Amino acid sequence: MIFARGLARTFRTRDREVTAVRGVDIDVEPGEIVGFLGPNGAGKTTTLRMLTTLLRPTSGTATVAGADLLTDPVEVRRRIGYVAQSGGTDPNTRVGKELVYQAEFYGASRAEAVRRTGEVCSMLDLAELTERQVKTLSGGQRRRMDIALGLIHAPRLVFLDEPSVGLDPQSRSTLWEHIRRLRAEAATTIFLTTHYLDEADALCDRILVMDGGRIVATDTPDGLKGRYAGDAVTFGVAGDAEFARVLLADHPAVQESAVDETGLRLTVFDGARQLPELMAVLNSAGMRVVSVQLARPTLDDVFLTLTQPVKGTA
Ligand SMILES: Nc1ncnc2c1ncn2[C@@H]1O[C@H](COP(=O)(O)OP(=O)(O)OP(=O)(O)O)[C@@H](O)[C@H]1O
Repeated sequence: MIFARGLARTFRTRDREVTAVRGVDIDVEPGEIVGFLGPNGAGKTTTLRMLTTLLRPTSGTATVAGADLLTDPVEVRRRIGYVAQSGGTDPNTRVGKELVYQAEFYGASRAEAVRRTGEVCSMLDLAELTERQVKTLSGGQRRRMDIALGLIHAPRLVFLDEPSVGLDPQSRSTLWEHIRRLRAEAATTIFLTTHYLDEADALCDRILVMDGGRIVATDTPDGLKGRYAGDAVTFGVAGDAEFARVLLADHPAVQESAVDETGLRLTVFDGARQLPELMAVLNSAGMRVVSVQLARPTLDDVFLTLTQPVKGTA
C-alpha cells in the first residue's frame, strides 16, 4: 500500500540547509495499522507530508495506494485520506452537512454523499450527532468527525497525524476502538504518527521508529521490546549475590548485571526463554534461588534505547 525508496527532503533556510529526512524506505502492506514514532524534530511530519503529496521530496521514489507519488500526485490524493492534527472545519457548521459537503467535494452525487455520510457516521458512532454544530462536540467526538471527513471518499489508505492528542484516557480508548473497527469493517490501511508509546502498543501491528531523519527500527511492538530492550530478571539467592552475579555476567544473553538489596538484577534478552538456563547455572554452582521476577520492557524503554536526544532541543 506504501512502497517508498530513498525518500529525502532538505529545506533551505536563509543561512543553512536542514536535512529533515535522509532517505527512508517504507513498506506498508494492505490492511496494516502502522505507527510512526520518533522524538520532536525526527522528521515524521515531513515524511507524512511527502507521502500525502503536500511536500515534494528532494529525492527518492514512492508508490502510495497504487499511484506514483511523483508523476501522479493527483491520483494519490484521490485514493488516500489525510486527517491532520487540527481540523479547519467551520465551528458553526453542522456535522452531517459538513460530511455531505466533503463527499460532494470528492465528486459524489448528493444521494451518494448522503449514503456515504450515513456509513461513516455509523462506523464512528456519530449518527446521533449529525445535527449538532461542530463547536458543540466534545474533544473525542470532534476527533471522530475529523476522521470521518478523512474517510468520506472511502480511501483504502488513511494517514492520521497524532489522532488522540489532547484527549482524556476514556476518549482515547474509545477512539482506538474506532480505529480498530475501521480496519476490521472497511479493511482500511492506517498509517499514524503518535508520541504516545502506549497508543502505538495498543493499536499498531508494526512500528517504525524515526530519529534524526532516518528510520532506526521497524518491527512489531513485541518484536521491538524483545530486540531492543532486555527483560528485567531479578533473582533472590540464598548466599553471596555477588558470586551469583559473577557466574552469570558473561552469559551471552545477559546484557547487564548488578546486585542490590532485592538480589541479583539482570537485563536479559528474551528473558522468559533464558530463565531455565540461568537458573541451572546458579544451581549447578550450588546457589539456591529463593525468588525469581521477570518484567517485560515497555515501549518507553525501547524508545529511549533507540533514540538520542537532539542537541539544543528540550
Ligand atoms: N519548512 C521548513 N523549513 C526549515 N526546516 C524545517 C521545515 N520543516 C521542518 N523543518 C526541520 O526539519 C526537521 C524535521 O521536522 P519534522 O517536523 O518533520 O519533525 P517531526 O518528527 O514531525 O517533529 P514533531 O514530533 O515535533 O512534530 C526539524 O529539524 C525541523 O526544524
